[in-house]
Amino acid sequence: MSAVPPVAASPALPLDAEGILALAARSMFHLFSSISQGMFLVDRSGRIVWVNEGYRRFLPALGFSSIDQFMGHMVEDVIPNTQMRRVLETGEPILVDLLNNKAGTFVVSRIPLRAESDGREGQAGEVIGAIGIVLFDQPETTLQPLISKFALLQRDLDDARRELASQRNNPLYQHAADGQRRSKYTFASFIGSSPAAVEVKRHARRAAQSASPVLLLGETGTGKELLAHAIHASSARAKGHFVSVNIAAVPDTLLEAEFFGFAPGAFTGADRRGREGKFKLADGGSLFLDEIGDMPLGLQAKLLRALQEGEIEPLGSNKLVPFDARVIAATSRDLPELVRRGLFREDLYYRLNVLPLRVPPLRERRSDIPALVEALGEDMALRSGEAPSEITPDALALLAGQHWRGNIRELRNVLEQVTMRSDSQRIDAAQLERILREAGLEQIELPATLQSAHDADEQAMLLRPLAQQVAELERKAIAAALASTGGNKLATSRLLGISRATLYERMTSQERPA
Ligand SMILES: Nc1ncnc2c1ncn2[C@@H]1O[C@H](COP(=O)(O)OP(=O)(O)OP(=O)(O)O)[C@@H](O)[C@H]1O
Repeated sequence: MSAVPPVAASPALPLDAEGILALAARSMFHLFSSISQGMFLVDRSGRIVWVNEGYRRFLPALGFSSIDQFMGHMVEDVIPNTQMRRVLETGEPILVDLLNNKAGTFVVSRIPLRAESDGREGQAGEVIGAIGIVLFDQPETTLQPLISKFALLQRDLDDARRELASQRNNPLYQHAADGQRRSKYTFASFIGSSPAAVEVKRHARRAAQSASPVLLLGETGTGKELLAHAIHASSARAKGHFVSVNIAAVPDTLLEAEFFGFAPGAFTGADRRGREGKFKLADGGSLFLDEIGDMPLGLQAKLLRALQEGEIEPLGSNKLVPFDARVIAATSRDLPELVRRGLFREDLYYRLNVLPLRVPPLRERRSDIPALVEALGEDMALRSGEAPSEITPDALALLAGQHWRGNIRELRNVLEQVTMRSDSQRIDAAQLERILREAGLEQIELPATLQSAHDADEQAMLLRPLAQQVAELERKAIAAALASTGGNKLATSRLLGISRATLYERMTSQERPA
């Protein structure tokens, strides 16, 4: 069959229902044939018996130079990964599916064809063939918003499942609300052994031991929230709640109630019983204020007062309530600049800036990329239930050369996309390059090897304030000397050519958080 019989150019519509039905079926067939990207038919044995014009343009990508090489062949011999055979065998349609093969990724539909009445084709209802429809080619562009949304929802669902599972294994599960407020990460979750990663973890561990506010500064997706969890988890408050507020995500008008809570009937529409705010919920634990740079000025004054006094006033209560929470704030914005522009209170800035920690962007620690790729890949595999993909060394080098404006979150997104769109377990540079190009990622340089990524990290470490670098070198030298003398202070001071008093003095100053 080379073409489907054309719809009869009937001068008048048939009056009988069966005729209308037949006409509708033919019109639908023609409609699909013209609006879809391509269509073909197979007979009951799975042999291709018809293709429309649209489908012909996929033939070169499938490896055929002429229609004869395609037509008349068994469908699985000419369309890799097709599921048409399943449709023929089960008689069940597959209305929407993703098909991946060497020609690309397609959204497809497969519909069985059944004999209408006993006749030459077969018994009534018997499957006599199937239609394959390519609804969209390049779904990555046409369906991108849908795919991104799906990926986001899937991730949220996975997070919720994981949290639930960990609560079930947790003796604290009987307090469901408590379970949600435990920290999810420890320092071990912060992957990275580059000098910059080691340095930020060291500072963060120190900060965890202190009771002062911590300020995490860094670009989006660098792991500020992860570090906040880790700081809480290794602090003396680890048994308390970890409560977080994303200031940018809460409308300004609701922030005060969110922070400080409200008294019963405090305002129209308020819960009759009143509600505790996040400060109170974090009592005895840590309060993570994410995106602190987005806090409205009016509330900044109230936050400052709360931090200074250790008391909050729930809305409409006229009562001061003491609280005891350690504040960990984070922002990707330039706080000193916001202070200069009068958008952030200077006094609040100094109050929060007691233990500032700069979380390095991924491009300053590119040598961490292989370890991150492995950890993220394992996590993704755990969630999807599939084996983790293998990333070839040239693909890794390509990843190490990107700008990564969205840092680890962006890296994860790229890995998810490439895994989702690859048929094989092995991801190479060519596959990756396509995704990176589509994502509009800017390439800074292409390290020939991962060794050059290490060199670049070391170079980035040299471009920090000198005092910081000298202090670090001193700390390393003292640690090495102490290790080699088995902790003997006198021998250590001799080895380093300093007095014992100086050694003690340096060791104490290094104990203080940076
Ligand atoms: N060093 C790391 N090791 C492993 N995963 C990381 C690391 N840093 C960040 N991630 C992961 O990257 C994602 C983004 O991290 P996180 O939310 O902590 O970043 P952020 O700096 O708080 O971002 P934002 O400023 O946009 O809120 C999370 O899924 C986190 O688990």
